Amino acid sequence: MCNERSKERYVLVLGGVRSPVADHSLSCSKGHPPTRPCFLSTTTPSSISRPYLPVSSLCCSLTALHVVHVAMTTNQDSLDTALAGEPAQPFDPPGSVRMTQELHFRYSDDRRPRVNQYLRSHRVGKGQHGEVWVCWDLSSNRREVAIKAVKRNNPRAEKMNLLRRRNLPTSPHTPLTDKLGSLEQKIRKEIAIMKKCRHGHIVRLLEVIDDKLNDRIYMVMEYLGGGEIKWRNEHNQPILQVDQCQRICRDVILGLEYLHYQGIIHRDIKPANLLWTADRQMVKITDFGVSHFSYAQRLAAAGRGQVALDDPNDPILLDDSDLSKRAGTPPFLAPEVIAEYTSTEPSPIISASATSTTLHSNKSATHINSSSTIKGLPAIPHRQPITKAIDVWALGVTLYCLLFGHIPFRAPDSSEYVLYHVICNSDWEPDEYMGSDRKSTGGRRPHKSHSGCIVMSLLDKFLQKDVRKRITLNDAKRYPWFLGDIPNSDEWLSQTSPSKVDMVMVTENETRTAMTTARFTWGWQKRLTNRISSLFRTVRSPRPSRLSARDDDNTTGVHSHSGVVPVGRHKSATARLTGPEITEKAKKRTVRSAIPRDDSTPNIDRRREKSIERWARSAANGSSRDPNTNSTRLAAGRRGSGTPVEIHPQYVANSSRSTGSQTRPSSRGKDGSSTPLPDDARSRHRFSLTSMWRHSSQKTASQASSPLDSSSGASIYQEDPLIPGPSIDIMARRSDEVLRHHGKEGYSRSVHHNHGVLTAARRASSWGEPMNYVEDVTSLNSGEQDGIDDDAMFLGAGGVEPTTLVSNLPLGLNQATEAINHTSTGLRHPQPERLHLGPSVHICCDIPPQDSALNRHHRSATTSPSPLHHVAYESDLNQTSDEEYESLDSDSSFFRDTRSREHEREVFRANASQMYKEDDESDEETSPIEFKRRRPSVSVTAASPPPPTPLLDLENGNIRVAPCNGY
Ligand SMILES: Nc1ncnc2c1ncn2[C@@H]1O[C@H](COP(=O)(O)OP(=O)(O)OP(=O)(O)O)[C@@H](O)[C@H]1O
Repeated sequence: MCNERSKERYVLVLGGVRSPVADHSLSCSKGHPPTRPCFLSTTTPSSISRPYLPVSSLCCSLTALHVVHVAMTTNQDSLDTALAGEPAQPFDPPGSVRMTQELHFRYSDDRRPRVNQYLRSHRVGKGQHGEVWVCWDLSSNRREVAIKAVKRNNPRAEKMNLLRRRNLPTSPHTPLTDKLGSLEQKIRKEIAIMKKCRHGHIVRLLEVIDDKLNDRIYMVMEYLGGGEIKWRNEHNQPILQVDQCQRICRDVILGLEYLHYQGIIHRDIKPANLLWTADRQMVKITDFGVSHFSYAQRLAAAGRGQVALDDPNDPILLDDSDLSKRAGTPPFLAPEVIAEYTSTEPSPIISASATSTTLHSNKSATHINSSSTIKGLPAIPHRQPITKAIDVWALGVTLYCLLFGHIPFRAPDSSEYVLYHVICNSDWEPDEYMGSDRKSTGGRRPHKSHSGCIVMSLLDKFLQKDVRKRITLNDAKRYPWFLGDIPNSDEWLSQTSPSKVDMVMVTENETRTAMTTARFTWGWQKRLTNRISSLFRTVRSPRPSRLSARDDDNTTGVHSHSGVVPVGRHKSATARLTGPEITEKAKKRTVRSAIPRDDSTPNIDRRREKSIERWARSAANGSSRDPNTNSTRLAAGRRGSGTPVEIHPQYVANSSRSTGSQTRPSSRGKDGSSTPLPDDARSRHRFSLTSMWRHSSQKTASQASSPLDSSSGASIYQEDPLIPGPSIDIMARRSDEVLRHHGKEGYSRSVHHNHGVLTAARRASSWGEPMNYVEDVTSLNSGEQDGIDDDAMFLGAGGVEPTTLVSNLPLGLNQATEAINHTSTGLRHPQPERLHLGPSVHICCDIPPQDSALNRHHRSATTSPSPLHHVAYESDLNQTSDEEYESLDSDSSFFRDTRSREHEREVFRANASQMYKEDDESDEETSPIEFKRRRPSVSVTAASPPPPTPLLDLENGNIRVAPCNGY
């Protein structure tokens, strides 16, 4: 056939089967021999609406029905012959991704829509968030490109996401993109990740057209004419031959290996995200919508010094927390992603191949220990790390699909809950035959001599539930099945090594322009980057046992668990500060960090979001100090697990900032002198706190947990190589989703605030703001140097209901109050009565008379259900009203004796006010609205002192809670 206009000639290849347009049946009526392949990507007549060329443009008088019919009946072998002399040209245009910020939309002469130089042809796909169109690039000889048009904000998609959070998706093949933030966030990430990729098995991103005046973002990609891999027919029978499956799998391994080398975990590997090139010689990976970039992993993969210049200052890529969120397509999710479904008991289990709705009890499961699975599967750890191995698992599921035409783990009635149980607890079973050529599998564990053994054993290695036993891509690539048809396998292995592929260097400028920043300025991006960088530095701290002599560069590097990795990013950050381009602002910041802060300074008040939970936690620490280990044991830290969590004295000292010392560095001495912490000490401590934040209607006060209660997902833990402690996976989660639902003025404003995420989330929870759905809230860690509020670190962003902390405080309020006077930690809390109070609960307690600081600040408070509600305080008789106002506006100021350091305060004010002036000017623009609304909500009254009757029974540890009757 030939194109009437261009006179090009084509071969039609249809469906998942290579099918030549046989000369006698489908050759051009004008006698043109077939020369160039042309593909229709599906086998159904309806798919004819997305042909490679409009059927009407072909000179042959074929109807769509003819094409499909002929294709289905054509012998595929003849196509191989027809295509034999046409080696695929690798698509690798030079240059990096072009970022275009202007969009011109017009119509061509033939009324085709045109976006800039791209003339629209036909639609090839429709995803969850956008459509993909084939377009001709008029500036490049009408080269075909695929343009994905995604709506910046898609209210419908957002709504669906919200719904999906409540009700699990009905289709098992719908990717779980919940909890991944807004749509724009998702696109940003996808673009930033695709910009990094330049590999033969990864779909190439060519240009991003992102005009902020337009509600759509256009991603111009290389066009994969073969479409997505079709792997089964309507009878769930495989339509690919075993050899084809092998080649596809090998291609994906190479692509994935490259991705992992770049620090990218795809997280949604499945046949639909694998696209054929037009000649169907190659498969490429696409759809990075839920992918994850891990800078630490990239460093680990690349090795020291390799990426020192590559400083992906892209905040969107530096957020490691979303790895702990579930993303992907349910049947392809690895067990470690859905670990909570792992059966701990030999309970009724569903077979992996169950097709009926009947659950059957697996009797053989009785001999298996508590953390194991059925059918003799070996015991697997209950909590496994989520790593790049999830892609290997998904590849195993994909290979199974290609071979057998159905998914390996199935649930009756498409129940996602059951499906997850099956994935976690059941073994897979092969069919008797695999591939469309029906080769015998030999069963689940065939004899070595059986031809199916090599495939089954590979599947077995891919689908290992234990991450440690799962095959790595490096080993998989060397598997005999893949090397079998490669003439010079050694050379092939060396040529395809990802280390041979140049690292794509992404300059700061490039990442800055990853997308048009319509809502915030670069200054905020940079700050956010600094914040997240500091989290990184702390979370991914080095293990001294593996440190080499060269690794003592202030230990501020990013390290992964796989070994020592270089510190390129932080080195370069340091270099920026000392280099010629150092700015005045940076200088000021540097100086500022050395200046002790004063809580009473209004600006500092803003930055410090101290709260009662933190104090309570610190107090609890102080009361259980362990002199032997020189660390403070938070006995209730992992309640339920029975494993105490240790907190290093550094953080106890750190916490004392709120009560006694004024210094920011945690090592401040009693005399008030600031002693910088040794750098290695700083980096050794890794904290993460995860709290479940539930709506009060979903959890009563008595059921709800404090941040100390691990049974509800709250945990605090530390990994310190020097202090023996539990090794717990860090589950850092973001609270920005929560803010999205609380920040009435817009998510993007608060999320980019310095402490917006942590602060506002905590505030929101403290206010008892109604929640629409269950959400996770987490603080990340301390970041003393970069200004991360270490109070927030302790508090976990307040991820608890205000009504819960007192009742769940493991040590009880009385013990906590005792801890006030614990001189060894220096913790003092003048207002134990302010421990989280519910909107309708008023707790009063006796103030120890010996503490003058406490007596000066008699007050009680109720937390309101909203920031606009009234918050009442009793007066501090010695304060001026202005001071009261500023002080009361910050919860934190009440942790200290404000009167005893008037002189110091004056000095600090002079320095610090000037220091923060500049910041505040910019803060104005993006401060969370909560601050502005909250001020008028605070009223200072000269109310009568609290009831003289002590309601706190210090001896018995009981707290008497009385209904609030006045405040
Ligand atoms: N570069 C390309 N060349 C050819 N076809 C493509 C290309 N990119 C995408 N498609 C087609 O468009 C479909 C949708 O694309 P894509 O999966 O990227 O969209 P999406 O919105 O991310 O979808 P989802 O998130 O639901 O998976 C794909 O299934 C594929 O068939």
